[in-house]
Amino acid sequence: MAMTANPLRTRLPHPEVPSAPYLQPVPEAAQGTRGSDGTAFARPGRTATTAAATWVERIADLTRPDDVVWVDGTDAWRRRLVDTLVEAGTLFPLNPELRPGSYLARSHPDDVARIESRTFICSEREQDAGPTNNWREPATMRAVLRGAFAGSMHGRTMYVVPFSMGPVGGPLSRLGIQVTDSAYAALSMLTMTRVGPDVLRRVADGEEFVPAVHSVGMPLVDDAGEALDDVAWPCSETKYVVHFPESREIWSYGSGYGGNALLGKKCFALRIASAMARDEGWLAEHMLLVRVTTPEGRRYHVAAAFPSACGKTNLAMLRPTLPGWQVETLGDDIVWMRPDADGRLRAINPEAGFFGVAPGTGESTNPAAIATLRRDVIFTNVALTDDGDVWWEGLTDETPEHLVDWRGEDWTPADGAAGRPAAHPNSRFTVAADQCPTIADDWDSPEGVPVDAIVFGGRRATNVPLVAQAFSWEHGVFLGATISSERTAAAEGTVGELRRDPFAMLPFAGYNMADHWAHWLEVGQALDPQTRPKVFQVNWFRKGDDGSFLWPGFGENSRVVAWLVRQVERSRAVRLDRGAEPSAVGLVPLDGALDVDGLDLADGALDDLFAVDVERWLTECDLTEQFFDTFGDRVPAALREQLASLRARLTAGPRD
Ligand SMILES: Nc1nc2c(ncn2[C@@H]2O[C@H](COP(=O)(O)OP(=O)(O)OP(=O)(O)O)[C@@H](O)[C@H]2O)c(=O)[nH]1
Ligand SMILES: O=C([O-])CC(=O)C(=O)O
Ligand SMILES: [Mn+2]
Repeated sequence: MAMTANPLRTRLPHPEVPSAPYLQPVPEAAQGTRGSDGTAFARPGRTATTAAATWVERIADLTRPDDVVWVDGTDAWRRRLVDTLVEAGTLFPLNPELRPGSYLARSHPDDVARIESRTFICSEREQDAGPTNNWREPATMRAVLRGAFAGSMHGRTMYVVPFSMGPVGGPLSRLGIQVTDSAYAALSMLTMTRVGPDVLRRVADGEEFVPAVHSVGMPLVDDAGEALDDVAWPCSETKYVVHFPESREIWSYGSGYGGNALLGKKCFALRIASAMARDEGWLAEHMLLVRVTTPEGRRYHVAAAFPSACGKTNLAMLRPTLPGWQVETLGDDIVWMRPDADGRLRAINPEAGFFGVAPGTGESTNPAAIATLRRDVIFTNVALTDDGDVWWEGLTDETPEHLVDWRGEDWTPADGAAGRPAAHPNSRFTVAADQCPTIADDWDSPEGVPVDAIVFGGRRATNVPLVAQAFSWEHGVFLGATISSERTAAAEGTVGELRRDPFAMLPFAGYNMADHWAHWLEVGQALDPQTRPKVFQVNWFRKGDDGSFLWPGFGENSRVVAWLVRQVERSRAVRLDRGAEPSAVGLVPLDGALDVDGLDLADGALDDLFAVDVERWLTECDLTEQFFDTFGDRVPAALREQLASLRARLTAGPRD
């Protein structure tokens, strides 16, 4: 198999990494054992071998690493992983005066995004995975995995990372253990999830956990027992990202990147958690979570689902341009929500960090993200400046004269003009959530926050209005089920192609998507109608005839957020004025209800943003019907009824 070595070319003098304080011993409870010698992980004073230890031993016997070490998330461990990665050439230390505590990684050029075509849901029955997932028969897949993972860690260290999704011990939180032969994945997990002695203690005490096995699939010993050279970014041409939703297991092979490798994120917190949530009456969603405070000081919580690279991080860190409004960040990618005893939907962000898209993130678009990234960041696949800092398209208005691009090659603006971006379009930053200046003080409260509004969005150049409110919960579920969006660089595939992405969960549902819709309808029933979240649809990406965006987006999205929060207030009689009128596709702002004061919109842009082209919408309805038909009779009747009502409204002609 051809592997392109990807050494980070050192083009500038850079400081030595400070010497390692990690040389202090790791806590006894976290000390490692060798995989194959039969020694179990046991805490002092205990003789019982825990389920976790037994499982780790079993994986070690299969994958045959040289060492097995338990990572407890302390600073000493972070340091040790960083040093290992710097020495291996995976991490390049950035200039500490410009970007303290920060590093650049360059992945293998073919390992840059989630690989949906190699992502599998292995439920017992094919129809439980549904037509939108790649299904494989579990026993067959297990045999394939056994072959792939056999000896896959030979010559490497296996890191065992016990983690919590959600605050440790919280009522909505869950534990997992990722074993991985990638120090980069282990280090990233320390930022993206909660890893610490408290988690270690819980799994050692026998608390339930989701087992997640990860290998880059590049052993350092060949079949003849000869040692092989390592590369800066090990991975394999063959890749598998596999989920067994019924036994709640994850097996990921061959990739070191993002959602393929940080298994707490898409694999656990969405695919496995969505299956748990279906069984237990809650929701695991691809959503951001914010608190909005009105000028009067009233607080509301908004959860919003947009497909990958469609603006969640940006909206999560929104700096309102509307005076008096405040937005605080609670989460930027994943939300777990559950009806509480009062019939309110309570939400937590199960993650502890942001794995955000770099390109397009700049002082003018997302100042809170820029402030978050000042120190202690791992950047992957962005460009390197001559003074040892990072750069990507959209970071600054001016383009540096010279860079080293994400592949490690010289780059000048002429290369950019020739269509070779300096940063990969899916280049990302990994950073702790509490570094964000707009993070809410109570962002990691275990009980979570009550959700008042749910928003669905996509990237649509045409048709979909800037904002519309659902007529009912059922209509809201219909809006979620019918999201389509232009493809982005967050996964393999052709950027710009329109595809269905129901609930922004197309690549993330661990079970039949139509059952997911039915589940949403059911959860709605469990909520108090008085406080049940109002549902909205937004589209920041509608374009005019000249191909430019009609809506300025970013901070100006606060105007849309303000309108939808006012709609929530109206539904609860906090306000008694009218703010909306019906259109065929939903309730839209009454003239003047959407505050566009001081906004420099092109002539007619506001009308264009809300225009409903009946012919195109009827075509869209036909496509929705075809889409629904792929799920056969599992589509809830309520959604078929919503489709019929939409057609009826469209053909009834304009209303006044
Ligand atoms: N035109 C326009 N672009 C936006 C807006 N919000 C975000 N974007 C761009 O969309 C891209 C991705 O945005 P993110 O906020 O990182 O996307 P995300 O939904 O968090 O993505 P994942 O992390 O992949 O799930 C960036 O290049 C942004 O600059 C907006 O309001 N208008
Ligand atoms: O999972 C990833 O690699 C990044 C992400 O948030 C997405 O693709 O939605
Ligand atoms: Mn995402």
